[in-house]
Amino acid sequence: MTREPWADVTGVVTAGGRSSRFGSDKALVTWQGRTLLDRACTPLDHAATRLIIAPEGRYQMPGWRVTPDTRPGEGPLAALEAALHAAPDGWVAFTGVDLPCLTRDYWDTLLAARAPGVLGVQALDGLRRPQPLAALYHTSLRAHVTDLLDMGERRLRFAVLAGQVRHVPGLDPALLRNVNTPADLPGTR
Ligand SMILES: Nc1nc2c(ncn2[C@@H]2O[C@H](COP(=O)(O)OP(=O)(O)OP(=O)(O)O)[C@@H](O)[C@H]2O)c(=O)[nH]1
Repeated sequence: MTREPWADVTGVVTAGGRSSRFGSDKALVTWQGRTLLDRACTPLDHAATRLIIAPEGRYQMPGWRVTPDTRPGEGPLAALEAALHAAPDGWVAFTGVDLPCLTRDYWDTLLAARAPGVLGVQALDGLRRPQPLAALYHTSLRAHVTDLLDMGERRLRFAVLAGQVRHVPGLDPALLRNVNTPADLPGTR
């Protein structure tokens, strides 16, 4: 089946972390034949703009532009700020290299949940907790996210106000496998 590209969507994979719990650069670990970076990027390949937030020169991915952090080492909320500023006006589909099981259908489901007045769309995991690291954010959140960071906030879950976020239940929790340590990737050497 041929599916339309996402015209107003920027795909973003943030990959600038320290991988201290994993012990080596997670993005470059191969799992089931593909690196985690490739596994995070591929489901977003149909986005009109594609950005990896990481130090310049650290990674190369055809069709993707590496954009540096505006606040290096400050975590995923700061990476989202860099992404919102680098993206054209519209929606940012934001994820990290440590979510290697997302699919194009996952992103299509979130994109279908956009609605007027909604600035963020997040899936609910198996315990019905919102997953902010595999979520949609509208670029009109730029000033809000910058204000949060300037006030010292670093938690990604506060990137969008409660009244402006839509939660999507019913997605397969296996899609949201989160890799922090080698034990989270059975079969990896
Ligand atoms: N661009 C950017 N990405 C980050 C930063 N910190 C974490 N990330 C990314 O955000 C996602 C979640 O990261 P974490 O697991 O919380 O942190 P980590 O640094 O990768 O790993 P630990 O050192 O084990 O905490 C991963 O995709 C990281 O690459 C940062 O400062 N800048």
